[in-house]
Amino acid sequence: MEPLRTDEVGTHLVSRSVRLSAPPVSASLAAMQRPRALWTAPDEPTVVGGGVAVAVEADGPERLARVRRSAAALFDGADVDAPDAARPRFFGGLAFHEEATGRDPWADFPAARFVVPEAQVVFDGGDAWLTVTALDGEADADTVGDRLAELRETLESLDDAPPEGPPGVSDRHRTTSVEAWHESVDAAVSRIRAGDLQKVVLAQALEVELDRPAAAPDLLARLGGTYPDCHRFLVEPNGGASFLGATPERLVSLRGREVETGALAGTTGRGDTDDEDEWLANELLGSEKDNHEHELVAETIREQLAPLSAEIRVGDRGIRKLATVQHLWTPIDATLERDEHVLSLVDALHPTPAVGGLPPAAALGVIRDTEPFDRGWYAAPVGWFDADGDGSFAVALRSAIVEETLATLFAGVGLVADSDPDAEWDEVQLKYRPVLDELERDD
Ligand SMILES: C=C(O[C@@H]1C=C(C(=O)O)C=C[C@H]1O)C(=O)O
Repeated sequence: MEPLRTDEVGTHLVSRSVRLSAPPVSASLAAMQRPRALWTAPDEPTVVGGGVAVAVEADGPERLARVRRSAAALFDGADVDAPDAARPRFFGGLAFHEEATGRDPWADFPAARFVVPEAQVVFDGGDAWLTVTALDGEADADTVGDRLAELRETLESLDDAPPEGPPGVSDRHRTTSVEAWHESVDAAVSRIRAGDLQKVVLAQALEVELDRPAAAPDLLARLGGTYPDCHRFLVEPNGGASFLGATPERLVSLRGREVETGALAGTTGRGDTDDEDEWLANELLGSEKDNHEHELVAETIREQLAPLSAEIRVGDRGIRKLATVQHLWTPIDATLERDEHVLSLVDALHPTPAVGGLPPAAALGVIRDTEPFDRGWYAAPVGWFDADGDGSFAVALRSAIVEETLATLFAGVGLVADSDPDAEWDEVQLKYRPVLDELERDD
């Protein structure tokens, strides 16, 4: 189906839901038609999607406002018969930059794309709900009901199978050599010292040739085992690519007027022993450089939320421990002054200085001029929103785009005046680990 590109959406959604005896999540995802979607976040229902009831795409500086208008027109007058948990949602995300370049491996990823899946399965506690959605020009409540019954039978007969092991890596290629990295970091640090900007996040990409095609549901299931507290996501455009990851960074969630976000910046490794781990955590908590890098993120998020908020609550700075790294983390919550759509908050916050820099325009200029590859949807918002404008978005880090036997991994680091190229290089390698560990075989 051609995505809708105009604001003149003349059709509406027809949606029906049924309760399921909960099928296994990974098998449900594997059973879905492409394009598939997965969203798993701490304290939120897991959602699996498959197929397209409707897709909305947009590019340029107004891309989020345009997506929002098209979605509102589709939800307006929608024929939805679903309990709250099963309500239809748009899933998708954005490119890091406002315009899509069309360069590989991102050729099929527009600057913004959101899809209401034809089939959506929500896992909420012990319950599961299947929702089937179509456009009213293409289906009516009866045909949607027939499809619901058919899919229910398929899902309820799925067996739970352990995920397949890593596909194995036969070759790898870096977009950035050690020498080029040194040059780029030195140049960025000189500009920061000269006062042109305060912080910039530079990234690298790693192309990995696999021994066999990697199945996204298996990769995500294994990532869930190692990174249970992270947001796991899968988005697929038209074509054969899958963009997935297990990210520790929530961009923003909105429920009613309650906002949850946070600052995550400043990184160190994990220790081999408890003592070494604690020592590393204390070094990070006491590091002037990392605290400065972190403070720029926390303060910018607070400033971006201030005009929209009746109250902002900034929690205590602490350590967020993941299997491979630990980060400085500050929880930030807010209560909005008036009703807002989550896409407006995404627009206000992206890119935070955790993935862009400060001031944002200068940092984006350095990123565009320096990085020899296209970030695509890496480090950009991925998530979902509903008819009320509630929703939840993560920053697509610790991620890769996978197609057949090629996976491209992305990782970046925040640079400030006293950043050291070698230490930052090592940090990039650590940030590849979550996805790379699921691709490499131990033998
Ligand atoms: C840019 C990435 O991570 C971001 C940068 C961090 C840092 O520089 O310390 C820490 C967490 C993230 O905000 C990445 O994982 O690719």
